[in-house]
Amino acid sequence: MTPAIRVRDLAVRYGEVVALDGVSLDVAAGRVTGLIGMNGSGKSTLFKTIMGMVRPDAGVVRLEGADPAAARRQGLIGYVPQSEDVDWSFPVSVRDVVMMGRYGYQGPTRRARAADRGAVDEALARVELTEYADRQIGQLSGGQKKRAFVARGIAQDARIMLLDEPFAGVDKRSEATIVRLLRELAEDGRAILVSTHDLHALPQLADEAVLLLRSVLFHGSVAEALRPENLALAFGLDVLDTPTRHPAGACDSQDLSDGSCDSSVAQDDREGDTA
Ligand SMILES: Nc1ncnc2c1ncn2[C@@H]1O[C@H](COP(=O)(O)OP(=O)(O)OP(=O)(O)O)[C@@H](O)[C@H]1O
Repeated sequence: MTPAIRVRDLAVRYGEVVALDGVSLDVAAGRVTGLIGMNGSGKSTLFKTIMGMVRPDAGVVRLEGADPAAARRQGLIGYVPQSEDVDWSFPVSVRDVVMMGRYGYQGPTRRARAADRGAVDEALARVELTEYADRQIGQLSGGQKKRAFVARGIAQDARIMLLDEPFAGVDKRSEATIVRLLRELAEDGRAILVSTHDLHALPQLADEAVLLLRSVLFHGSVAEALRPENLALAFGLDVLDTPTRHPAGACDSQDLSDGSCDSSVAQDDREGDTA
């Protein structure tokens, strides 16, 4: 069966910086796949290359067999970008953002029909943002902003959803709503690829996990991905030498289930040495 996302031998450089090097990955429909890696490990670059926003130096990306440009034209991919990649001062309402998911249904005139308005209302309700629909997008909390972008993908009826750090700076309610929605979307047969630093949430969120450090170090079950030796590979931590106190972000699945481990990966001191 053709995977929803197929990536082969992908390489991306920014000048001297090697962001991705020989990435090969299949992402299946009907599952949530967690993408885990330290800052600078190439997660955003992988999303942008899958979206066709970054042109790879080598390798191939296929979305249900189509190249990224064709997949975008067909409305196959919904994308929730990192907050830094969005201009929140742009004068659009939450409803306008969600309506962007309907552009592919509207032809060149972009005239919204009743079906488009209905799909937008339904998506807003699913992410619990109906009462905020007329607010300027920048006037939402971090979690509400993420939910607005998830609603855009729902309104679009995207078969593949890419979410870049949807839990960063997000309140617990938004996190729980997003996790529930992603699970529902996967059960509906969609492919969900989601990057996160929140290793605690991973067992509830994802069916499988990918550890990335410029290339794929591991792809398999969440429990195995969370084993200290695998996290050590991905985060460059010497976890096996510290039996009493785990470094932040390096927990085994037992620690995660009984809450005895600090799983919040420090953002600032884990820059990847990618040059
Ligand atoms: N536009 C760019 N120009 C130059 N270098 C870049 C650019 N975008 C990313 N990089 C570099 O490429 C590498 C991978 O960055 P990327 O943003 O893909 O990683 P990431 O895993 O998403 O990190 P984070 O978790 O911090 O978002 C890093 O070394 C980064 O500094």
